[in-house]
Amino acid sequence: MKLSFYKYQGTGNDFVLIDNRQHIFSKNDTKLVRQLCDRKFGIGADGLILLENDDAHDFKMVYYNSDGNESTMCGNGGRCIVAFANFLGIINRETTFVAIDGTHYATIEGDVVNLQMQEVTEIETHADYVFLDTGSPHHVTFSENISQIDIKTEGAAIRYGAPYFEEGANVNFVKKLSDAEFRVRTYERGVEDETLSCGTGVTAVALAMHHLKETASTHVVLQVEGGMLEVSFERVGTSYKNIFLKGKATQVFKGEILC
Ligand SMILES: N[C@H](CCC[C@H](N)C(=O)O)C(=O)O
Repeated sequence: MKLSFYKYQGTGNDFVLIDNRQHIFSKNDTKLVRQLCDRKFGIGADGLILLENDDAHDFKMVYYNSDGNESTMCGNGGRCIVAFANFLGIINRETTFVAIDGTHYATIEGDVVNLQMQEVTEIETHADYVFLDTGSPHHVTFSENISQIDIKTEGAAIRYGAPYFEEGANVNFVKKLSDAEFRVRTYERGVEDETLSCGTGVTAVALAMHHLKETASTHVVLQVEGGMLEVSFERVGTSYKNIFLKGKATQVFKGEILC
């Protein structure tokens, strides 16, 4: 079978996107998703995203990690599917779509997508890390030697260790650059390696830094391996609302693959 796909990337987090409005893709085929994401035997990507019709929203997003399993929300993937929907002519400059963690409002201007993330009402503060869920689960910890860390080894140890074990969490290492700017490197669950950026991850870092009073700003810049992302938010009581993840999302190529 010939499968048409588009390749997108959002600050280096890269995805295979498929227009699945006609339900052409076999959604439970873990082996196929893994094969398509394989960087040697397939297209190569951190994840695969299906765009589908939805009765009550402009479209529906279904997200799979490169291990082939459907997973929780992908912030950079959310930015890429908004750019894809705009490219397909499904939306113009703004949209409301539905994903596994609920509905998301977003705007697009040129190649910059501003994506609203789910509200965050709980942040667990521990001695040397913070845990919160921004649509996906995130462990956030400081690292002074962030350039030298062996992310794959150190990230995997945390991701598979207590209290996460098999279900796991994404692991973000942070270094403060200035009052409202931080550098982030992320080990992603389901990719089981470092990715060049993680959208729900930088969102978690921005909120964690504000929660820990490392910044007083409600607009934070995150420098990631694949570029720069911005996160803005409002603190309402002990919750975070009106959270937006902003950055570039671009189409790299269109292709067909035999599978
Ligand atoms: N690997 C994540 C999902 C993708 C998150 C990341 N790509 C993003 O941009 O938020 C997980 O299984 O929790």
